[in-house]
Amino acid sequence: MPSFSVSVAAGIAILAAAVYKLIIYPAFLSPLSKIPAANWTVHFTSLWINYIRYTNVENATVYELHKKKGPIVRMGPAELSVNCYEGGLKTIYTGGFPKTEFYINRFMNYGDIKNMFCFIDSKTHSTRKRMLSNVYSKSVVLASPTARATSKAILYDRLLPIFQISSDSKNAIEVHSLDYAYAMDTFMAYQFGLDIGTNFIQDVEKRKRYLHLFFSRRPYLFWTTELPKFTAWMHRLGVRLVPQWVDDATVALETWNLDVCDKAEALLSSPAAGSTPAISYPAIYAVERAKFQEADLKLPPQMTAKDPRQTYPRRLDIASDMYDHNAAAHETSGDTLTWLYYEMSLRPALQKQLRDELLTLAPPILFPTPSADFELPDPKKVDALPLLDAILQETLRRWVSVPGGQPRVTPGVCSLAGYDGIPGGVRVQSAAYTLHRNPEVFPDPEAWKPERWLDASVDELNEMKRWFWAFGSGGRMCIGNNIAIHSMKHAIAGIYTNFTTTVVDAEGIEQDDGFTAGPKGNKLWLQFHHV
Ligand code: HEM
Repeated sequence: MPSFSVSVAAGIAILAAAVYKLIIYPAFLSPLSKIPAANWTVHFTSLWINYIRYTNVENATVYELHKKKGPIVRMGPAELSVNCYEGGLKTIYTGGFPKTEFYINRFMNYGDIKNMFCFIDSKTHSTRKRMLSNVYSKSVVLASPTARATSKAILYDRLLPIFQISSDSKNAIEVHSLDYAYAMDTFMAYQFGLDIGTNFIQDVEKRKRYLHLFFSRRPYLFWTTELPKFTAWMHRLGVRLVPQWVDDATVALETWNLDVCDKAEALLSSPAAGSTPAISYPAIYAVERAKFQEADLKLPPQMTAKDPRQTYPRRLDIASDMYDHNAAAHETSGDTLTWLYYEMSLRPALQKQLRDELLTLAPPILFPTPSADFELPDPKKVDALPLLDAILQETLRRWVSVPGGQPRVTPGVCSLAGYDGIPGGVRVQSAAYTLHRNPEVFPDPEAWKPERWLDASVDELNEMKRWFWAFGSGGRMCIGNNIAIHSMKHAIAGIYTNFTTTVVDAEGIEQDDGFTAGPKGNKLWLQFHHV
């Protein structure tokens, strides 16, 4: 039996070690302790940052902190927020720091099927990204017969007639939900072809059901994304932090996406696949399917999936990517379009200026079509219009639809924003919301000013491009930016060639908080007037 004094000594030693590890080292000796802290608690605990995330005020809070404390702020015992280019974006994102579990927790589909967005291992990620980078590249998108044919059909048969009705009837339209529908329809038409893709513009009931299933889960994502182990323990103890209906909604969305993929698979497996017209061709699905077939030929048979759900090769791997992509497409582009129409609707003179530019297209995107054999103008010409480009660019800056932190982890000891010796395993992240509000790069940052992109000197423009982060940067930069820009520019061009818009109700137009975030009010009512 140890004597009383030995037990006391052991107790004191354990207590001293705990005090050193949990208080003295993190607060005074760790290299992270030299970095300005959000508040005194963050040296010891993640409670504060989790509370900020849970209450959905992270972007606004991080922005205020950087204004007060400079380009790097400690947000937790092993977490930093970084807001600079040199020693920040360049080191972390162009330098290829790996993604964190955040992405797996939030973006993995079908239970355990990862996709390009959430792979952490860089080799697996780059192999997958290489499969699709060509079909999403600017040159391929702008030359794609499928993108061109489907854009025309969606603009002329679905979207523009709705605005014509608003103009004729003098009834305002709620455009926000319609913007999600347009973004989804154009993206899925490229992904799966017009016939298999959605028609959410016209099928309002299906659209509402999809958007309800998709967005109603949002308030619960904090638990599964940031505290997945705690959430699972609580579930085992009988406390559901995430209600059953949230899981059911996820399954319903995944099942819907799988059904769409199965249709594309049936089309491409049929003997008539080769004669599918461009407008019906599942351009993205077909590429990933072909790349997997090519890669799988090189694998021994036991390496190919044995999951009973894989009723044809790579069914779930492809579906996980396809689901991730169409989800990414409708939300981000839909939100962007809503804010763009809002800003334009406040500026009749700018609408006129844009219309004059759009009328220089040969042919202009006139509605109704002037002739039966009308074709859309060359997409390269649409893409190159300077004012249209500046208007979209400024919307993506001021109203960035992925405003939240993009977490990465330090791969080893490194320096960030002038601080050395930052150890490996620290969560580091930058956020476009704050980067886009740097007044030295974007003077008067809260103002929506497309002209800043047109009037800037070469040096100013280069600096603005370095800080512009709507699509992220580096190896994990958005793969869908070109198809998104193609889709959005065609909608804007179609509308402002033919209509003027005025705001009827913009209550709640201000941006919500979150990793992705749309207008708080989830609506925008506009009146369209045919010119
Ligand atoms: C306005 C439209 C869009 C915006 C603003 C946007 C924004 C972003 C951002 C900021 C990232 C980096 C996220 C991070 O690392 O945390 C990203 C990545 C990604 N985006 Fe987009 N996106 C848009 C449209 C699309 C579309 C249409 C697709 C469809 C393919 C897409 C697919 C992806 C994928 C797969 C990644 C992950 C890339 C990788 O990990 O290598 N996005 N996007």
